Amino acid sequence: MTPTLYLASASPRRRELLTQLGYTFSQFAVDADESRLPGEAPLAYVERLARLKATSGVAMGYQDAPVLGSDTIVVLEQQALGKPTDQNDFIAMMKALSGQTHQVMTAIAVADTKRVLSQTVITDVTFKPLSEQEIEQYWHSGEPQDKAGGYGIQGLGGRFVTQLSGSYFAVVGLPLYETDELIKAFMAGVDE
Ligand SMILES: Cc1cn([C@H]2C[C@H](O)[C@@H](COP(=O)(O)OP(=O)(O)OP(=O)(O)O)O2)c(=O)[nH]c1=O
Repeated sequence: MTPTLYLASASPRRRELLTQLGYTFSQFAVDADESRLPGEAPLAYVERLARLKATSGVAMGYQDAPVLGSDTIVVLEQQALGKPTDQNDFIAMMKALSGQTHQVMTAIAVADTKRVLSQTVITDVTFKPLSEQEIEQYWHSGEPQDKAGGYGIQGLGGRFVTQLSGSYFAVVGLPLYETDELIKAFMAGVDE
């Protein structure tokens, strides 16, 4: 059966979230170059990556249905934090996030051979002050390694969050409401 949509992502979290929306879709991974351009602002960066993942999927030959790509970054005082490269990088990230409010930016993009539509959702997340012991223990849980900003709000990292303003689902990887609206707009042929 031909899917109505492709998900250009290796993320099991994005698969679960897209499943929640009720679409019939197939998932595949894209190998996009995720490096940031010199001087590129976080908002421009995250949106470019989502568009790149979607259009790379189309270029790989997934052309019988629209392709959805997405990217999530954590931004603290205009600095984008990606996935921690090692334990020291992670400790520095957690110390910076401790007791502060940061932004989680998740961009979504839908593409086919002719068009690309995209949107970015920004959510404010506040962390409680973290002790060195909590940071160390969290690293050894294995949860931070593959996550932007080094934490997962849907897992043990949820204990650190004192406030959230925006979309919880966007922080996990895919904003449900906005993704559904974007896909529907794309399929209806509406330009944003
Ligand atoms: C902040 C935060 C991030 N994340 C995740 C969402 C994303 O999957 C990941 C950010 O990395 P991304 O590069 O956006 O995505 P990915 O590498 O997991 O998957 P793909 O590029 O193939 O689509 O961090 C959480 O799961 N919980 C959180 O609270």
